[in-house]
Amino acid sequence: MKRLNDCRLYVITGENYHPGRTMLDVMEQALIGGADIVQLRAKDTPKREVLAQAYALRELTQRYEVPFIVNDHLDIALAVGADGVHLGQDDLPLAEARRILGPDKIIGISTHGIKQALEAERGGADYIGVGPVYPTGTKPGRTAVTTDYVREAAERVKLPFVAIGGITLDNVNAVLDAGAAWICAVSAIVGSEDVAGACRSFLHHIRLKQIDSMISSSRKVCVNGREERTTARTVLELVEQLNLRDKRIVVELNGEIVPIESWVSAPLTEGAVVELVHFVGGG
Ligand SMILES: Cc1ncc(COP(=O)(O)OP(=O)(O)O)c(N)n1
Ligand SMILES: Cc1ncsc1CCOP(=O)(O)O
Ligand SMILES: [Mg+2]
Repeated sequence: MKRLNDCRLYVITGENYHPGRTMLDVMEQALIGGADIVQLRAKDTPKREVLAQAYALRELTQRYEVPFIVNDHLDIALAVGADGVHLGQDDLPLAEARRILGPDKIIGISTHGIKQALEAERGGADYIGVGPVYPTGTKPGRTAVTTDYVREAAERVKLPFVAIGGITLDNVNAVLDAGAAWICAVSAIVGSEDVAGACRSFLHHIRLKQIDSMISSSRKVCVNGREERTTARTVLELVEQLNLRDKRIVVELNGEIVPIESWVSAPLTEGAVVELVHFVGGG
């Protein structure tokens, strides 16, 4: 099962957005399109029906090996063996939910500001929701937190966080530029005529952004005469990336030998020249 840190596209059910198509068909299309975590959210549905939907979605997400989260209803999450629950600021408190669910289930907490985010982090949440980023008909009347809060979360929150609320293919780049690595959407995906295609398009934007950030956080160095780009920031990171940590090597950086105990703090700056010399044989 995927770790939350690797999740990129969170899709939540929204039956009002797809009259004539079943929730299961739509969510299967989302999974085919690459949704990597799924939530059942059915605010106005009788609880017994939510339970039945949860069993069905549990089975579907298991087939696609994707985590399954139930919104609001901890009892339903437990009953169907969901991977976790999502709770808002007015739902069951995090500490109670953790006590009931134990350490292994995923608990996600909605937050609308940095204070709530840090509190959820301290309280042992597994991820937080950051939103609504933009006004949205899915949660009418809620004040948008704007990309300012996404930016603040990216700077200060260590937990995985997912940006949610009014995110569409037209504004997703602004949310990614603000630092979100993980995007959640309801209407823009389940309301699309081509649900799988919408997921693929979201993922395309997310991947392009990931590549951009990798390039901008990498530097050009010259290793044993060959120019390459690396994300390593220190000699130690470079040696580890090249899988040479356990080899007997001497490292020369810009013409100076770097003692092994200094690898951790020797910076690889743009244009650094590195020589990695292997010892061969022994005395
Ligand atoms: C991923 C994610 N983020 C936020 C929410 C909203 O939860 P909540 O504030 O409890 O509102 P409702 O969804 O219950 O109306 C969510 N469900 N998922
Ligand atoms: C459940 C929820 N919580 C904050 S915004 C939101 C709705 C997200 O739906 P949409 O992607 O349609 O704006
Ligand atoms: Mg809720």
